[in-house]
Amino acid sequence: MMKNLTAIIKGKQIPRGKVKVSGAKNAATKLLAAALISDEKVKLENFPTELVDAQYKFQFINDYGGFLNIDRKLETIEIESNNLKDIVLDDYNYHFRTTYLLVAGFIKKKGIARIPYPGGCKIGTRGYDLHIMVWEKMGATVEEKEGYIEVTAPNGLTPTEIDFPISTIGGTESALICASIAFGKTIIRNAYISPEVENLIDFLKTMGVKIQVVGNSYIEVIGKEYLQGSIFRVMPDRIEAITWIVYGILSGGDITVEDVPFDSMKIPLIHLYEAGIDFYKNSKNVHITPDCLQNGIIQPFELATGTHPGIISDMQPFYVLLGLHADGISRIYDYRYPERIKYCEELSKFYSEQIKWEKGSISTYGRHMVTPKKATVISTDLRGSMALVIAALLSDGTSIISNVEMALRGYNKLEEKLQQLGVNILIKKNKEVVQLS
Ligand SMILES: CC(=O)N[C@H]1[C@@H](OP(=O)(O)OP(=O)(O)OC[C@H]2O[C@@H](n3ccc(=O)[nH]c3=O)[C@H](O)[C@@H]2O)O[C@H](CO)[C@@H](O)[C@@H]1O
Ligand SMILES: C=C(OP(=O)(O)O)C(=O)O
Repeated sequence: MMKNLTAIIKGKQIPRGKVKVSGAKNAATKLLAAALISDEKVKLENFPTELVDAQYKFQFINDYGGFLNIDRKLETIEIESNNLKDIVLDDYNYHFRTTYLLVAGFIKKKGIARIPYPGGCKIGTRGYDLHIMVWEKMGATVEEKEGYIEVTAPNGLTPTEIDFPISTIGGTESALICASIAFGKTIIRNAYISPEVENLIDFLKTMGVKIQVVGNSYIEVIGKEYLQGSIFRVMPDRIEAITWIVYGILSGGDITVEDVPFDSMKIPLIHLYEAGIDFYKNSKNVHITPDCLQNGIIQPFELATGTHPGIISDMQPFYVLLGLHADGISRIYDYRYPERIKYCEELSKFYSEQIKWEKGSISTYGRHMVTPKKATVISTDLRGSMALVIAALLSDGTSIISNVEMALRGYNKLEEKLQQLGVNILIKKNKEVVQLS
């Protein structure tokens, strides 16, 4: 598995050409877990096969006897999971967040699930108590063992009513998938229905589950005993789309970003527009050139992250980058994950005095036409790591970013896509970098 990777990045390479947004990490990895509840073969299209998170999940499913046919070129995967095994693995070192979504498939096929503790980015406290609540409310017994969580329900899950005390994407997804295998009606209140959750709902429906969404936070699910196979397309990644758009603007390049899910990113785009960025678009693509800056500069701005349809916390670092290149002071508040600021210290190595941060808030002292200084930095989390990659690409020399596998958790075929834009980066094992220097 990809670990201890370092990127060596030469700055001031101007991107030109086309880049296609991949299937969304935060949809694909959930659909993959949900596919395990099907009684037949499932095919997922537009699947970001190279994502580190996807690969950990492939590995886990393989280790448990599931069958996967992965076509990296066509970006499709086929999953057959009727042979899942009831075994305890030697270790549960699979580093992804949504381990809890694997439970329903194992309960349905084996009556028992053993899953790794949820991993994911260290961006503050990330509880999993509400997942336990869902399993227990549906009649399962949960034991937190050394190294893994064991969920037992020999007779399957029973329908129930779930009231979430907070807006939780993961919790909502967990409840949806579990409810799909419980025969009868489950009600989910205060559900968080993000575009990726909608993608999951649409997928579950193709397998024969009846799901009704009323308003924007109430869901009724009628689970079914036999779930048919499905061919389903993963939605494009709105966070990746914002990332390319911001990179396009800051680099002064000429790029077309393809397969942009405009409908799921209206508010984030309005904020770009208000910062003075007016791009050319059609229904699927956006074209970015230096002419997109209405007054030749990025206007400073103030914004806060929140739940969809607002700017989600995962996009926060890219607005911070934008602020660093704006003409004046911008403020970005992250109320969703106030501790998602660790990367700022690393980013400040490129921008020295231009950035200040404290829990939940980041101020940027933007300078029009600033060229960041080359730097040697360490990734702290997925989106922060990608922000460092962009800063390095804009910088005045060669930068080194360690633990760049964090960025590769969320950016499918990153090196390849940059190459298509005429931008070369080198990704090596840490050891090899020492030998190079
Ligand atoms: C794989 C995926 O889709 N990850 C996204 C998801 O994470 P994730 O699904 O983990 O986020 P949730 O929406 O579930 O969590 C939101 C908040 O609820 C808390 N909570 C959640 C579950 C629980 O059992 N107990 C609990 O206390 C979390 O600690 C967090 O503070 O939404 C985050 C917030 O938009 C994004 O940054 C992540 O990219
Ligand atoms: C925080 C993120 O993901 P995860 O929940 O998988 O850690 C992210 O996608 O930015």
